[in-house]
Amino acid sequence: MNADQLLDLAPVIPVVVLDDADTAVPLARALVAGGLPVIEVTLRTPAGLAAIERIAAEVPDAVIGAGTIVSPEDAENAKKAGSRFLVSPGCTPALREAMAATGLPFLPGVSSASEAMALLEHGITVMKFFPAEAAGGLPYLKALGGPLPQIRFCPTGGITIDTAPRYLRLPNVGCVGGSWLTPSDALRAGAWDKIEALAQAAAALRPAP
Ligand SMILES: O=C(O)C(=O)C[C@H](O)[C@H](O)COP(=O)(O)O
Repeated sequence: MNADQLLDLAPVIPVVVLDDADTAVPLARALVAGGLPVIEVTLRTPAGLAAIERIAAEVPDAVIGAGTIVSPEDAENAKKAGSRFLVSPGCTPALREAMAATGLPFLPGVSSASEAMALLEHGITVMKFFPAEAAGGLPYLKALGGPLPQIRFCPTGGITIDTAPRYLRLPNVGCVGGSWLTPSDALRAGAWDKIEALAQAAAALRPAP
């Protein structure tokens, strides 16, 4: 699987922040059951790596990846834990090289034309647009598509079930990311049925190819 194909697996990538690795497996099962197999667990919390390991081992239908990759060590640790893709909020030359060295598909974060062009110089054409809403949202992405139509984005940051469809209609958007699928109160309460329903609504935004 390459990064382009990753964007085509589902219309929405749930971005998950987990405080307790014990919730990882039931959560991933709920998302997969709802129709969202691609899951990004962030490394923002100490439980992140263990959560990725558990999902990789116990939920074979999930395509598990790691988010908040901000250092070369994060990229290596995420691969060792079983991640099948990597996502970073921004990118530097060192981080780009480290993510590429894992051999995994990765979505480096950008929020400007210059950042996107710096990655293009290295043959990277699939990126995360972050923080999507704060960095200019839909009009900004639409404008980037004029001079840089060869780039496909996964916009993430401030996107909701209501705004996602407009992003998904842009020709340079493959899928969107968001944390709205996994509200922290539902996670704490173990409300997997609620999370499955949120996933189902998101999966229906665009039929799987
Ligand atoms: O942790 C990371 O690596 C990030 O890049 C940030 C996340 O992608 C966004 O925080 C998700 O955005 P929301 O849907 O607005 O919550």
